[in-house]
Formats: sequence, structure tokens, C-alpha cells
Amino acid sequence: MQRQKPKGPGKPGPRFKPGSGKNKGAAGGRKSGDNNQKRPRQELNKSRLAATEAEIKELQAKYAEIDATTIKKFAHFPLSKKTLKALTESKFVHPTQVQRDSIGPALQGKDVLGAAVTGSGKTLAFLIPVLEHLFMNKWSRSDGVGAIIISPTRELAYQIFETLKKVGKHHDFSAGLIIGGKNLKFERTRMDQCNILICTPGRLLQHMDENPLFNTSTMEVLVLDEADRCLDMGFQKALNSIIENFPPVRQTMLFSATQTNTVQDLARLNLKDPVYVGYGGATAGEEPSSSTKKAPSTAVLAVPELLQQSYVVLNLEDKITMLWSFIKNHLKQKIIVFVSSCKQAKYLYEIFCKLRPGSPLLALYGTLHQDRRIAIYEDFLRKSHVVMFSTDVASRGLDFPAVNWVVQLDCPEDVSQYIHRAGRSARNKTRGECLLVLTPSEEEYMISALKEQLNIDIRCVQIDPKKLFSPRVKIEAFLAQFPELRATAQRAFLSYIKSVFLMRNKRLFNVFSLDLDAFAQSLGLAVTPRVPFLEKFLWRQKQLQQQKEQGDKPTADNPVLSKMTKQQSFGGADDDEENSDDDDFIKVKRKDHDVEGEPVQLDEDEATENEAEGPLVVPKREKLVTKASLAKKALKKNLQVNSKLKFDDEGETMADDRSQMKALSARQRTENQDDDDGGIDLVLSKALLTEEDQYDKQRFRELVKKRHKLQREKLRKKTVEAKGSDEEDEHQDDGNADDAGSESDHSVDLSWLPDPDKVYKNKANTSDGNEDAHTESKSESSDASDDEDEDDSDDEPAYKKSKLTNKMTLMDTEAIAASLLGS
Ligand SMILES: Nc1ncnc2c1ncn2[C@@H]1O[C@H](COP(=O)(O)OP(=O)(O)OP(=O)(O)O)[C@@H](O)[C@H]1O
Repeated sequence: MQRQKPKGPGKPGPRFKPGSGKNKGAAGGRKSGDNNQKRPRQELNKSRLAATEAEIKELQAKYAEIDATTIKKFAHFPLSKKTLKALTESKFVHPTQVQRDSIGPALQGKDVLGAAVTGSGKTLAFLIPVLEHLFMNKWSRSDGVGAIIISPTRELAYQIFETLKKVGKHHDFSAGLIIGGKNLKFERTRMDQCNILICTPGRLLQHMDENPLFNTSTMEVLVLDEADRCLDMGFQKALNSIIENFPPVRQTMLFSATQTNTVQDLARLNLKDPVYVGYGGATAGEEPSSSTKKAPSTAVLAVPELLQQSYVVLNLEDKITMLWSFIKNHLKQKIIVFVSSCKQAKYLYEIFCKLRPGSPLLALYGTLHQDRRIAIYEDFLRKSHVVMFSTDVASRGLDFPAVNWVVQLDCPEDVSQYIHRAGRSARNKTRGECLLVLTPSEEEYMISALKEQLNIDIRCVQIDPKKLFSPRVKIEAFLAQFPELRATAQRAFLSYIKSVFLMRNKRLFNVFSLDLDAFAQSLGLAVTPRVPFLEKFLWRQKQLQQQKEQGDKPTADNPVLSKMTKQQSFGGADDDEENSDDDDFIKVKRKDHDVEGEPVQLDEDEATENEAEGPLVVPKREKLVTKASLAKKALKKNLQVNSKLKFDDEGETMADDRSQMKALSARQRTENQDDDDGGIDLVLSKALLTEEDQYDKQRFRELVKKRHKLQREKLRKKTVEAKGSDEEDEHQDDGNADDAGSESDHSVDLSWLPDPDKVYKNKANTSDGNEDAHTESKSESSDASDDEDEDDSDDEPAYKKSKLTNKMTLMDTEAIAASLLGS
């Protein structure tokens, strides 16, 4: 039974129109009029409350009698009027099997594990109980978070939110969509006011860690949609931390088309006597029909009844030709093409846009901006014929209407991934088709796994070569024309190889069976790009082989060797940061693969955790490449970022004293920083810069002084030379004195003239014009600093300044002329 919470009055009822009271218009009766308005409002609130109380009691009394077998319509469930009204308005009248089986126990407050075929209506199977739980407990905005629904992808969370808006529209609860890529501040300020939160694990954890307003202690219902995905390795850490923050007493519901039921997962979630819905007994295409309290050994794996499945076997290099021909032959259809990495989805989208197949194209993958992702998702919902290239971000839970074809261009990791991808078509009893594209090396394993686990007979189709059109030549031309596209093709090439390389099921995915040159050519690349991670892996294997031949065994004392062995057993890449920029798209996240190779010893904690399941091989997690780690790497290699080398004419490097730190304390402090963990101390850096700045200024002043000294020396030399030659001339040729023309060619001894310094100093003091001149001269030397100007004024003779100013008065000129004539 559900716990009744002592509640306040709940949300206010509708406002009364002003003047509806009896005393309307009475002079001076405003106050009493207000009272009269308040009274009916209070009375209405009371009567509403009483009605709600009565409804709750009535519904509660019926909970114990719920029998799934007798339920044909939603109205047969003891549901609140508000929920029923919204369901009817949304044309949800008859519950699906999973809804029939799970809503009853969920209303009774039991934990539920629901597994049902894709598109069978699991979303409503948990949303209805969530709404009813809050209603029965008279939840209001001030009560905080009552239910949290966790979904593995943002698009799925968004879709659940949209469904909640439909079926919960007559309730007064507030709901929030908490997903990454949205405004964190906005979410932060409103989260505490939400009664129902729909979130992705990462974002929820972020709020739990960073948002002091976020309080989950009031939470009473937890739902995990696509529970097996939420509980697998990719989200394990985040989910463990999230669950720690939840109150231990709560109702928990898990739903998926490929459900988890491992003891370990259920223990993590604190499930108490859960009811299993859709486990066991069903065959392909047949919906599960009963719920059970016993934990069955396996969950049902099934694909929709009306889904037609087929597969085709092709060499890797023929995939693009096949896809192009397929799209050209299905122009008026809605198609999703699944590939294994974001870069492939991007490349296929870009090149097909250039090739113009005649059908609208879209691409949905994780590295797109969130707003773009939602826009593409909505675009695909709306369009009736369109091709969408997608990664597995769209493989789970998304309810696109009327998808005609799902093409799995790259082989799925396992059967459950196949089911989720295929389930985007043939939803809710509609027809759909799925085409699985396999390479010859993938065929045997995948087809036998599908037949065994799904108990289906998947049809192999042969492609008519006449219907194949190769776009290879056009692709090559586009790549030659657009270098950016070529780069995208190269990235797509590498990302596909890496995805195959990282797959843990080596019987299914064998990177060495691929013809890399042919594959590169099929993407339009004239030259096959290098695959560094593969080269490195082969080199390491060779080393290992050599070590083995020499009789060495990997031990704890031989870390290199044991690392290599470990890596080989993973069959995966190392965490070498060199290749890390290719890594963002792929992570080996799942733990339920068929794994080849030796089991690897886990950390102690993990090992004990996994004992119940026997030896477990976990994937090696990729090291996160952060800016700090890159900086540390650069430091280790003694790389100086932004350093400048100068070369002389002979090509020898010259010391650049400007780049060397002069300040002793700065140098000491920087040297001491070597022991630090990294990061930038802003205060320290500022102090160092100020100190260095002073040295820079001093150095600059010295340079200027040096330059001026040189100039003066040059000038002095010239004057001395000129003097010497004049004296010689005087001795040689006195008779030439009256030759005016020759005078202009030779310097004249003007030492007998009055000292110009003295003359202009006096004038400068009296004349206003000289002030301007001084300013002008300053502006002319605007390159120099203020200090430099001061130096100039000390050192330079006054006549130089006056020469610059060119401001001689008439009297000065006359005086000079008179003295010249006088002499
Ligand atoms: N009772 C119902 N009557 C009619 N349509 C329904 C009913 N329940 C659900 N649907 C519709 O069926 C479609 C699939 O529902 P939903 O997305 O909940 O399926 P699912 O089981 O969660 O699928 P998946 O496993 O892919 O996540 C939706 O379009 C939904 O509106």
C-alpha cells in the first residue's frame, strides 16, 4: 500500500473573476466584498480537497483487486480522473500487454522489472504509475522531487518528457528535463521545484555534485528506462554514485526490450521482491502475457511481430555502392542507416548530400550540438520520406513513426543491439523492414547468434548486380575538389577500423580480415591512410612473440610485457594519447559480450563484486585526454610551447635573450613548479609577469641609450672628418675663397659663430612657439617610451631641437646675417 503523506492544501483552485461576489459595487464595502470573494474560493478549495480525498480513498480500495486478465481498457484500472481524461484525449484507450501486466503491480507500490518487445508501449507502463503515485500522495510543487526517470540518451529523455506532457497535462505536477547540452544555470535554479525529473545519468550526477539546491531525499519513485543500458559498464560508475544519493526506501521500476536480471544489478538497485513482467515463455513476435514474482533465468529477447528481417553479405568496399543503390531504389521511404561511429555518419551524410540521391538526408550522432540533435530528431519525426544516417544514439527507445527500413550498415555488437536498432521500425503493430549488412567474416557468427537467441529465420538476400550503381568516380571527384571532405573521409576510414579493432568479440569482428586499401578506395581516398594504432599493436605483438621465444614470461616485474599481454587479451588499443583524437567516438562499454581471450584480473573491489557471475573480462577504459594531460606530456618531453628560434645567416641558432627570464625570483619559482601537479597559479603568474616586465623595461632603456650613443659617435666622427678636410683645404687653396660656387661643396669652419645652444636656450624660454616645437618633437619620436624622451632632452643639444622645430624668429636671422656681414 502506498504511504499517505501529511500534506498542505495543495495547489490553489481557479481564480474567481472580480466582482462575482454578492456585494458587488457596494460603497465602502470593498473589504467585505473581498471577504465574500475569498469565502467561495476557500469553500471551493475545501470541496475540491474533499472530492480529491474521496477519489483517493475510492481508488486505493480498488488497488488490491487489480487483475490484469480482466483489464481491457485503461478505464478498468483504478486511475485518477485526470490521468484517464488525458489518456482518452491522447487516444490511448486499450492498454498494451506490457501496460496491462505492469501498471497493476506498479500502482500497488511494487518494484517492477519490465521486458517487452520494442515499440510495445513501455513508456506509458511507467509514466502512468508515476503520475498516480504522486496524485495518491497529494504531491504539490512545494514537496520537491517525487519521481526520477533516468534514460541513457538525451533524445529518449526528451521523448519521455513529451509523452509525460501529454498524459500528465491535467495534473498539477511540475516536470523537468535534465539533459546535457542545455543551460546548466537555468536547470539549477528550477530543479528543486520539479516533482518529476527526466534525466540522463551524467547530467543528474552533475547536479547532485554541484547543485546545493538539489535534494533527492524526498524522491519516492525511481524509473530506469532502457535499464540494461543504464546498468552496463558505460554508466556503471555514474549510476552507482546516483543511487547512493537516493533514499533506500523507494519504488523502483526497470524497463527495456532487452532486460537485465543479474543478481548483481538488482542488488545495486535495492529491489525488493520485484515483479517480473515479460520474462520467459514468449517466442519471437509473441508478446509476453503474464507477470511473475520469480526471477527467471533470462529475459525475453524478441523483435516486433510485423518486422521483416533480411541480411546481405558484402565486402566492406562494396557497402557504399550498395547503400547508394538502395537509397536510389527507395526514394519515397523513411529509412534509418546505422553505422558504428559519429565520423562515419558525418562522412556518409556529407558525401551523399553532394551526390544528391533525390531524397532528403539527415544525420544524427552524439558529437552534434544538442539543439541540432533535437532539431534533427524532430525533423525525422515529421518527414514522411527521408534517409537518416545515425549512430547507436538513435538505436534505443526512440519512437519514430512509420519508419519503413532500418539498414544496419555496420554489424551490431551483439543480438541485443540488433534488436534495439531493428526496433525503430515496425512499432506498435505496424509493418517495417530491417536489412542487416554483413561482411563475409561476420556472417557465420552473427547469423547463428540471431537464429539461436531470437529463434527467427532471417532471410539472406542476393543483390541484383544490374541494380547496383557505383558512385565511386563522383566521390573521388568531390574528394579531389574539397579537401575538407577528404579529411572527413580519412577520419571515417580510421574510425571504422578502430571500432572494429576495439570490439571485444574477436570471433565476430576481425580487423585483420579487412582489405584496408579497397575500403579506402571505396570511400574515395586515393591513398590509404596510415593506421597508427594497428601498426603499434602489430609491433607490440611482434615484441611479445620475440620475448616468448626467448622464454620470458610476463610477470609483475616485467610491466611492459604484462601490459602487452593484457592488451592482447583485450584485443583492443592501448591508451596511447597519440591516437586519442580518434577515440572520442568509441568506447567499449558493455559487459555482456561473448568474449574471447583470457580473463583479466580486476581491481579487488570489482573482482569481489563480479564473483557471482564468474570470471568477467572487462574492457580497458580509455584514458581521458584533457588539456592538462597534454600539457604534462609536453612538459615531460621538454617541449617548449610557443618558443621562438632565431637563426643567423649561416643557419646557426642564435640565443634569444629576450625569451629568457631575467628575474631571479621568477626563475626560482618556475623551477620549483616542476614538482607541482600542474595547473596555472594565476596570482603567482601575475606577480612573475610584473617582475619580468620591470626587467624588460630596463633592457629596453639600455638598448635606446646604446643606440643614441652610437648615433652621437657617428655624428662626432663625421664632424671631425669634416674639420680635418676643411683645414687641409685652407692650407691648400687660399685663393679659392672668393669662388662662391666652391663654397657650397665644402664644409666651412663656423666655430667663430655665436654658440647656438646659448642663443636658442634663451629664445626657448621666451618664445611660445618653442613649446609647440617641443611637443612636436615628442610626437615625432612616438615609438620611444617616456623614459626615452627624457633621456633625449638631457643629451641632445638645444640647436638640434631648434633645427627640428624650424622656428627661427626674424630677429635671430637678422642677427646671424649681421654678424656674418660684420666679419
Ligand atoms: N495503449 C496504447 N495504445 C495505443 N498506442 C500506444 C499505446 N501505448 C503506447 N502506444 C504508442 O506506441 C508507440 C511505442 O511506444 P513506446 O515508445 O512507449 O514503446 P517502447 O516499448 O518504449 O519502445 P522501445 O523498446 O523502443 O523503447 C508510441 O507511439 C506510443 O504512442
